[in-house]
Amino acid sequence: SQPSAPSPIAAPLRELPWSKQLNFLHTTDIHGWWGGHLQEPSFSADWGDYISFAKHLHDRADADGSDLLLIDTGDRVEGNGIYDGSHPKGKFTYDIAKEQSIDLICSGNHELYKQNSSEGEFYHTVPNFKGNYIASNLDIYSPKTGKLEPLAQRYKVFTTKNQGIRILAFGFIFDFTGNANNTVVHTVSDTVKEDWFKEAIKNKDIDLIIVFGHVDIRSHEYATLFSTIRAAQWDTPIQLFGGHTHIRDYKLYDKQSVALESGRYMETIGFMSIEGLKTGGTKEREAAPQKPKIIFQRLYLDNNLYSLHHHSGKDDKTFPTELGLNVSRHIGDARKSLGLGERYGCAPHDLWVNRRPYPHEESIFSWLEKEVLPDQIFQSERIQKEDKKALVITNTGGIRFDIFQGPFTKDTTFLVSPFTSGLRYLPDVPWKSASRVLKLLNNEGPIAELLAEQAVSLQPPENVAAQSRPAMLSPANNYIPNQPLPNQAILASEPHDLTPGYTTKDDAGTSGDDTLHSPIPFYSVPNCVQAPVNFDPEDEDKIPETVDVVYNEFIEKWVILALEYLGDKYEAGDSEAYEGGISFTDIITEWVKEHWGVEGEEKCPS
Ligand SMILES: O=c1ccn([C@@H]2O[C@H](COP(=O)(O)O)[C@@H](O)[C@H]2O)c(=O)[nH]1
Repeated sequence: SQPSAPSPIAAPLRELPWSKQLNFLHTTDIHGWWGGHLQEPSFSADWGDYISFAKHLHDRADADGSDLLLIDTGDRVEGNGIYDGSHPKGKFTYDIAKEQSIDLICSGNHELYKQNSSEGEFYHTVPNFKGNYIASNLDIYSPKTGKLEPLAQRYKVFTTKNQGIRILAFGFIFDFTGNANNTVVHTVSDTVKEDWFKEAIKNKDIDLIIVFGHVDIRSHEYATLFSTIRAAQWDTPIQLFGGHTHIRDYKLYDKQSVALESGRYMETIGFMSIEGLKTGGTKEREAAPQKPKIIFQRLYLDNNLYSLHHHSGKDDKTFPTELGLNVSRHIGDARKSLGLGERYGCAPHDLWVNRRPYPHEESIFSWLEKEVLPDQIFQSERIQKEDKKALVITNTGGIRFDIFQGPFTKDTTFLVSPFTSGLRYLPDVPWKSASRVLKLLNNEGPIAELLAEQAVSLQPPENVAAQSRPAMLSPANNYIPNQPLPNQAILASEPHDLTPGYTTKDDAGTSGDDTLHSPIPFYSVPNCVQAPVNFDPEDEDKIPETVDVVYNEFIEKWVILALEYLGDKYEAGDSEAYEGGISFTDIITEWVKEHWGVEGEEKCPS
């Protein structure tokens, strides 16, 4: 782990359900957290530790004749200073990632938002994982030839090393529409009609089909893939791996098929095992018939050294491998060269994305709306020189992580707000329509329908996941101001001293987390929040006739559509960069330096 990472806290653990046949380690939505979490003991192991861990499990597999495969389902970029803080972006990422031997890897949507990140896949990740990178429904205009071509091979047939399990694997991305125009995502429903796919799924000389992808395991895309494959192969086991929702989840498709999703941000290493598969056999091992009952088991590992030592049967001395240590060192050097540890200020208390309701004094969105945006936007030229009034709107999905009480570093700004989209504004919009934009963006109606139709979300992905999984939400999702929060009350009365953490409920029950924790609250947040600046909307006598509608560029299309529904027609060309197109990352940085800077320094533990 990184030198400044906190030591893990010992906790009761469930055992790894190791199979004598086939085992998997699964990561997803890493978003550049190669260094692990430097303020959370539960997730403080880094990519170097994961490399050591995988080596020990590979040794175990080789020793008992079983197999281990590593899977990553995309969104490796955007969300951490190691990626977003480097010039060019990704300067360190590709070399760090490639040190792990990943058997099946694919792209997420974050690799595709911008041309430079998809070309990063083309030039680095695809060749680094040659033969293992699968792009079943993704094409790129080759930066070399300008021609449209598959980003990588469409599928793969291979045989495992020790058991001789014959596998057919597909690697998908959901029906994403927000990609830059140098890539083409084919919808899953179109892809399953393509000849190559129909031909591939006819293969009967296989023992297992793996569908892995940057796809919610409860999505219509996976439902389509599952039913199409099942129609062609009525009894071949299918193992699905998903991503994108940032949560831990496990779905039972049928007796022969399950799907695993392994969280986000290097918090979770998903473990999956299968026993009872038919095998083709190897030179050393005879082919095996399929058992009447296939056993699938899953475990979500908290990514810290206490867990990783336990599950690999190693200790402080025997756990780190030379390669693992080198990679940890390389990550540390990259962090240092980017100055990610530079302290901008000291957060006086925690601010949460989903662990507090909105509005709430500990909600990160209330903080933005009540403090950061009014303070910073008030300093703009439009207000200082022309006394303009502004409504500043931002999508909650642009805020990616919590702020913990304590040091607020350069790294923190990228964890909280990694996206580069700058502020834009429509000048002097009539109040009557401007004041109703937020409601349209947040409520049921035409905008919500269009967002759904285009598979676009403005919220944090965890929040989207909770909409189809009500069990994720805290019992009283409707917060009553000044009342104790329900989950805090539960925590206080717990008879044991479990630390707060993931307590996952999935299709196999509540036994999935490796570490026993007490629950953490989860509250839903709206699509967007809004801050009025330089006027008080409660003061009816002083309501302005017009306001500047200011927003981050990512939501421009939706703000303009909302205004159109409200009777005011604008085009993207009518908007201008606000304060030179300053980004939220810069706005937050400046606010933190001004308000949590020198003053809070002495209260901040180092
Ligand atoms: O430039 C951007 C790109 C994305 N977002 C928000 O991110 C989430 C999607 O995140 P995933 O990790 O892909 O699930 C979504 O809410 C977008 O609104 C953004 O705000 N700005």
